Amino acid sequence: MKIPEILLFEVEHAPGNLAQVLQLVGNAGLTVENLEAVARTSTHTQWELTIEIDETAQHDLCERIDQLPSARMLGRSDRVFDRHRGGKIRTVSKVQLTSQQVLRDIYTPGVARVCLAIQKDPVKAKEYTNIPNTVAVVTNGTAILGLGDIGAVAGMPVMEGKAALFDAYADLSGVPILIEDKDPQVIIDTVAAIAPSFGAIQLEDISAPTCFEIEKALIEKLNIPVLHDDQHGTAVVALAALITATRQVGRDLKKSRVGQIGLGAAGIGISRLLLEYGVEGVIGTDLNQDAMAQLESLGGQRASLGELMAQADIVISTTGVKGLIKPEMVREGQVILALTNPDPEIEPEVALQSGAAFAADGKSVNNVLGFPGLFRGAIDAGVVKFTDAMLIAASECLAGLTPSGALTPDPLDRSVHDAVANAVREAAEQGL
Ligand SMILES: NC(=O)c1ccc[n+]([C@@H]2O[C@H](COP(=O)([O-])OP(=O)(O)OC[C@H]3O[C@@H](n4cnc5c(N)ncnc54)[C@H](O)[C@@H]3O)[C@@H](O)[C@H]2O)c1
Ligand SMILES: O=C(O)C[C@H](O)C(=O)O
Ligand SMILES: [Mg+2]
Repeated sequence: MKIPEILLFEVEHAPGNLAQVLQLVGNAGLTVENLEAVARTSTHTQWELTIEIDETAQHDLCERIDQLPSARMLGRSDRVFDRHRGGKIRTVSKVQLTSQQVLRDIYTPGVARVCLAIQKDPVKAKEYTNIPNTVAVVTNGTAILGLGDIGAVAGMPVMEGKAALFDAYADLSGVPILIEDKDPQVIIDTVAAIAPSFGAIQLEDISAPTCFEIEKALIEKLNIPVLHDDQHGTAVVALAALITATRQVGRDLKKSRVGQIGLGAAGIGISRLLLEYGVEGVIGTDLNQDAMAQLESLGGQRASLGELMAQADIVISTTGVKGLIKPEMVREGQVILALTNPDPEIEPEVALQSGAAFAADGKSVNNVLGFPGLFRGAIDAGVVKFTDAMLIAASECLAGLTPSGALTPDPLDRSVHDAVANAVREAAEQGL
């Protein structure tokens, strides 16, 4: 993984002084990602220089800059950590507290009348609170990205990230809920107890097999939509990418042989949706025999890693194991989705060089394209459950919006999320 490191230094005004610093960067074999003047005095300019370095690489650039007669280092930092300092989200008021009157209306005494109105008619909570637009992002930290069981608090940066995306792409308030417990019953009971605060529940980064039990129990127990993002959000985007890839190479997805490496939450979520969509040949492998039995119970078949790589037209990996797929394992013309984050089972460039027709990693085929619109659509439709038809509608919508040559649309394009939300709402309203 590359780290964006920011170097802050000042350079005396004189032609060539900044060039000397840039020469040092070049000599160190590093590339400049960004260079910005952040302050200027009569004698000096302060520069913020961003370089990309390998996670494990060392450099003595700062010492070298300091040794230049015309430059002085002022600081260095990691841009990613800078963006997380203080957290990424907060709750903000929609109301401007501009007078005593506003204070009395939105707080005591006015608020009491609204409380009593809701007590009398609980449906009014939908109208007079933000509950319908608030989504719990629940984790117990057992499968944080591909980092494994690192605990719920360590997973908070991911949960805050999901909440930031809910805000940006679906106008929903995501509230991280960290439960430091692996007992599925504790999670079920905790979420059920706090569910009245929310319009929907997103389960996140909870490992298999407990994620299946937790999701099933909460769907049965609650009258709001519950969705395990790693299963179904991922499945929606993976299916979209496969619809696109097979269309572009003129192959029939339903007749293709799909091989899945890793049958945990994401893997099983993907197999389930592919089989539901009508893909006939899903084969899968996992270190865990129970996971393979679960694939068989859905209608797939087990295979060894070697068999899978030899037979599959499409390979999807969700193992959490960086570099698991070796270049020599890739067959000519295969479509490879190596979805493990933060580092994939095979880098897409390497897979393409090894003969793959299409290759993508978990940054581009990512559930960010699915979950905001899925939740917005379900909430807007007022349904209490996600159906496969809603998931498939989201996949088809994403595939329809994908520009030619790409596997997925641009996640930064808000209109993509709005379109997914509409497609999901329509499918829900048709009772599909
Ligand atoms: N791109 C995305 O949008 C997206 C979404 C969800 C998950 N993921 C990634 O998928 C990975 C798995 O997440 P999860 O929630 O399914 O975790 P999980 O713990 O539920 O499942 C991982 C599965 O991989 C299996 N596995 C591990 N090593 C293996 C190997 N060498 N060969 C075969 N199987 C192996 C495990 O036995 C387990 O069944 C993570 O790295 C995560 O980042 C990506
Ligand atoms: O968080 C992501 O980037 C995608 C996914 O939910 C994951 O667990 O990897
Ligand atoms: Mg996740």
